[in-house]
Amino acid sequence: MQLETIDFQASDAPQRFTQSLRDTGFGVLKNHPIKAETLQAIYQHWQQFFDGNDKYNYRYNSDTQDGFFGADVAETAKGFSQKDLKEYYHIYPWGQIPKELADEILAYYKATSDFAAQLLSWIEAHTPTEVAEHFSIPLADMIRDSQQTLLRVLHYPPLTGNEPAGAVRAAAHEDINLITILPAATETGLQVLSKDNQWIDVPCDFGNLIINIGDMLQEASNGYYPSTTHRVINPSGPARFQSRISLPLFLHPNPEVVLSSRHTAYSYLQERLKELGVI
Ligand SMILES: O=C(O)CCC(=O)C(=O)O
Ligand SMILES: [Fe+2]
Repeated sequence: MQLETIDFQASDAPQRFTQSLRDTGFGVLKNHPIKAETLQAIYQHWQQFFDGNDKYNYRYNSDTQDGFFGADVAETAKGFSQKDLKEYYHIYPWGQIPKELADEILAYYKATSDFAAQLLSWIEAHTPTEVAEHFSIPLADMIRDSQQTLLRVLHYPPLTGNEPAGAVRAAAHEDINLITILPAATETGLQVLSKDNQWIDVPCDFGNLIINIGDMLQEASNGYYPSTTHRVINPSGPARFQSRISLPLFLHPNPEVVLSSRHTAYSYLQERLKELGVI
């Protein structure tokens, strides 16, 4: 398996993108409307935020999950015992956001959520009727004005050499949500697990957008679209001394959206968060 990079402006982009998602759970886009300069500025501003101490004034609210999560409270992926080597900040438009960073990050949140709706329409248009007829509402409508969509700003600090044995930047996992939009990070390391159980590097040219299927779209499509396992490996060589910043936007449906005969988005999320020990 290989992941090809698809030109968003090409006339056959919608088909090729959807086919890539179907085959691999991932699609990589270049030449898309999210500007590289915007990402560069966001990465730079949040690197400064993580490097400073102000972050401790924004510790996350445990009931609403917005705000700063330090390395001491970082996630442990399902089935793993070590915490990931990362700290992160959860942005929701209604949540706490440092004032000086708010306008820029909220503009990104809005533009990328709108772009995601367009991609969901592409996906729906290229989904076989026998699969799409089970969508309870159009995919793009599932996320419309959703208050659940989460923008996570992630900082993977440089390695110190004192990391617990077996700890990695992000252990193998699947995303819970409908789709994820993940701009190429500041450093390499993202890998996806192929159908034949090989770890494949995701093309990470700066400016690329990586889109992946989450468990909720797998559920809504009755497995037609796979929620593919991915991870972020620890760097070796000089890259060990570099931070890595990444910015996944997890598109979450409105809670009442029916995903399948088994689940609404709400019941699905509760089940998964309980499994992870978050609630
Ligand atoms: O940092 C990355 O490139 C991926 C992060 C990720 O997979 C996640 O936070 O779910
Ligand atoms: Fe992920």
